[in-house]
Amino acid sequence: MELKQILQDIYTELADKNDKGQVASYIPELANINPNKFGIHYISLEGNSYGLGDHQEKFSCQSIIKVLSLCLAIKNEGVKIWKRVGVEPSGTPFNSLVQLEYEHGIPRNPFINAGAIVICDILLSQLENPKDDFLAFVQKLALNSNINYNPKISASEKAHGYRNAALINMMKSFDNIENSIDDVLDFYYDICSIEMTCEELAQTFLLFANNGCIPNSNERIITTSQSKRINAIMQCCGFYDEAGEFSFKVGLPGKSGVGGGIVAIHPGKYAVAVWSPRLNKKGNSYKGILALELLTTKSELSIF
Ligand SMILES: NC(=O)CC[C@H](N)C(=O)O
Repeated sequence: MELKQILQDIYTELADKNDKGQVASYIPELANINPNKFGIHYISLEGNSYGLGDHQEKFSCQSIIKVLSLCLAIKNEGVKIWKRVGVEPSGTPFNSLVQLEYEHGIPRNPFINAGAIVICDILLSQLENPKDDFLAFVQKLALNSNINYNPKISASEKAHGYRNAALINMMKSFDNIENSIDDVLDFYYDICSIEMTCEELAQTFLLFANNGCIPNSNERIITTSQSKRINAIMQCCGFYDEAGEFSFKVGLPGKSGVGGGIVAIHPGKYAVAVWSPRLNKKGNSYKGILALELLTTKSELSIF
């Protein structure tokens, strides 16, 4: 069946589906979103691009952006970063504190909050103007200058970020944070607040399907090996304590965010992004996972 038709079928099938999820409300500004939004966008390396529903409406990327901050840190500093953060699945919620003390302030992976905060610390030390430089990097990958921070969302998260403050203080006590705690957290909240549409996300993530090169401009951003490793981390750690389930159901490397977005990649073939704000208990989009499970099942295009 044609991809376009498959997307249409998924859209129709999920429209009537009772959504059991809840919109994230621990960041108050995120709770203002219409919970019934739903969009999906697929782009292949051959240039086929199809989307449906609210696929051209911007939403809060949240943890999805952690793939791009990791990408920039790896590009600038290579393997050195692995002294400060691991690559193992955590099996714990994204904001868990428990493991961090046992493991002496070295986060399990760069996609749980603690790990992403360490990556922000690394970027603060690397970049001259972290906020401008990071946004410019994202815009370059997206081939689109109409991508921005949302200051309302970052301020809202900052005002309620007790757990992230606890995580970074714990890591500082283990000497795994170099910069000031406030500077690192501000940068972390800023990058999480970046907004993109499903179409923009799929376009941006195509580089991970293309061995580290932006497909349209053919500009190499990271090496093939670095791209492989980022995909491996998405596969094992992209969904916190639901990473195994996502692999089992969808069979693609991917990354979720509490804004309700998920992006997934088929190396050598395509990138797809989906958005539905109601989250399951693990903090991942309920309908988003269903949509991707249907996509790889109906198209038989998964990596397994
Ligand atoms: N899973 C997520 O998307 C979490 C990101 C969010 N900014 C937080 O720190 O809690």
